[in-house]
Amino acid sequence: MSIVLETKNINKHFRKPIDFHVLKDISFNVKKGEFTSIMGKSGSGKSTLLYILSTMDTDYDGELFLNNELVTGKPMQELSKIRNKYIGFVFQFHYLLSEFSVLENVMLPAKKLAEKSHQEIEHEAMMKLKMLKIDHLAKKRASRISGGEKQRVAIARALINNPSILMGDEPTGNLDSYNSENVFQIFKQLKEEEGLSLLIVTHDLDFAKRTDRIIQMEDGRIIN
Ligand SMILES: Nc1ncnc2c1ncn2[C@@H]1O[C@H](COP(=O)(O)OP(=O)(O)OP(=O)(O)O)[C@@H](O)[C@H]1O
Repeated sequence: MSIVLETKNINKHFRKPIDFHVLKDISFNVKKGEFTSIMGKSGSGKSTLLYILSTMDTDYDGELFLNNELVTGKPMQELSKIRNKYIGFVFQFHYLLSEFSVLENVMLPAKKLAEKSHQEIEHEAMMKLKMLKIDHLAKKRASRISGGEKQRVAIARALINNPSILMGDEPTGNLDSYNSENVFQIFKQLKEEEGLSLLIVTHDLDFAKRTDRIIQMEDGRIIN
């Protein structure tokens, strides 16, 4: 099975106020269609790792590969393109633009990539909304929909450029159990029907237990 993401000996230090070795020799990979969760106590380094994996933090030692291409050391502008094209990201809070419509929010990352016409992007955005069963909300303002709906819009937005991997930092952390289950089922469907790889940081053991693999972190290390 092909490898979508791979790290080799990633180490990171926070230098201030004192030297703190926050990530220690992180080596692992995520295969195509694999649904992986990352668990670990608060402060074990999960968010710091995700920040590096999503190419947003470049201040680390070691190597990061996306689709077998070494991305470590690439210039910012190129990283930004790689990120837009290959990585979808869902946060605990949705970060939608509240004055924009649902459809406009979903279209934004594709507009940024500027590879397709407005019509094509709109069509694809509608397809994503349909897949997530929220196409009826397309014209609504993002501020006027419920929390669970907002998170589904955020997922649609993360998928608009057809990424190879969807990363999430506690994407269900702010949702009730009904909406958390809904998001889990969406992720499962994306894995099974689209072959999407998922890498999700979660504190929810019930969620993690149902993924293909749990990566357990402790004090900046992967311990399993
Ligand atoms: N900018 C920074 N400077 C110094 N230390 C930092 C900085 N950012 C985070 N840390 C520390 O690094 C460690 C790992 O933080 P991180 O946010 O990655 O943990 P986490 O596992 O995601 O925690 P949580 O589950 O609470 O989100 C923590 O001890 C944190 O205090």
